[in-house]
Amino acid sequence: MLEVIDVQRRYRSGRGTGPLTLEVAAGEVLGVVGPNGAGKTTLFGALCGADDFQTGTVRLDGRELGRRLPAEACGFLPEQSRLFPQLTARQACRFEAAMRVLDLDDTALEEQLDRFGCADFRDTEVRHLSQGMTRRLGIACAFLGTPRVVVLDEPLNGLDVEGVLLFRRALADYLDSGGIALMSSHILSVLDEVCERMVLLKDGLVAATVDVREGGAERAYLEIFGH
Ligand SMILES: Nc1ncnc2c1ncn2[C@@H]1O[C@H](COP(=O)(O)OP(=O)(O)OP(=O)(O)O)[C@@H](O)[C@H]1O
Repeated sequence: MLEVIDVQRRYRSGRGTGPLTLEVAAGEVLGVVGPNGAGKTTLFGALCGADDFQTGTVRLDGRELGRRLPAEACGFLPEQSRLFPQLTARQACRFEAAMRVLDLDDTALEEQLDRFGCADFRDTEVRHLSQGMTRRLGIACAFLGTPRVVVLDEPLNGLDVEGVLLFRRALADYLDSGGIALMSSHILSVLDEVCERMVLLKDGLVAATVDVREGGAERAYLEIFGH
């Protein structure tokens, strides 16, 4: 289980996220939803080490980890790609493995590229990839080595139909193996399909935690935010 306890990351303006507390069970995707500026990206970035929480604790399977997930425990797909443009797809995968201290040989990296439909462009530099190809590669990197936690910020952005199907299959396999996922999406029907619970963020705080099975993500969202 992942427990994110009383974490906060506020900018000088007072905007940002927290204090907030979340729990995600093994085999679960927690949906994280909110209007633009609600604090999803700030939360995900600090949780995965791209930034820092100023307060709070992260606990994983009962272990206190301080204020962030260690790199080896967390696959992160940020909303904006952080893949280096001058690396090829294969090099980007290798770089991700090195960053997360994963002991994976070339065969494992090739298999990962294959699995996410990236094999045809394995030797192409990221700067020459389409948006959808870049997204597939980002997802392949996030799931590399089957980390204990994956954090997925708008994972479907830019994907084509095949990419969506590959993603959904990979997420289902990951959850079957006991993985823990946090996922944001502006497309609420996607959360209906993959989540049991969803948190609604408003001004960086948890406005509600909703059981998505009881009536759907869209109804819950409308109840909290109106329109
Ligand atoms: N680096 C930063 N410096 C100062 N303020 C920031 C910074 N990054 C984000 N913010 C502010 O913090 C708030 C939360 O932003 P954040 O990007 O986390 O929201 P979000 O929920 O991901 O939004 P979106 O759905 O538009 O991606 C916003 O008001 C934003 O303007």
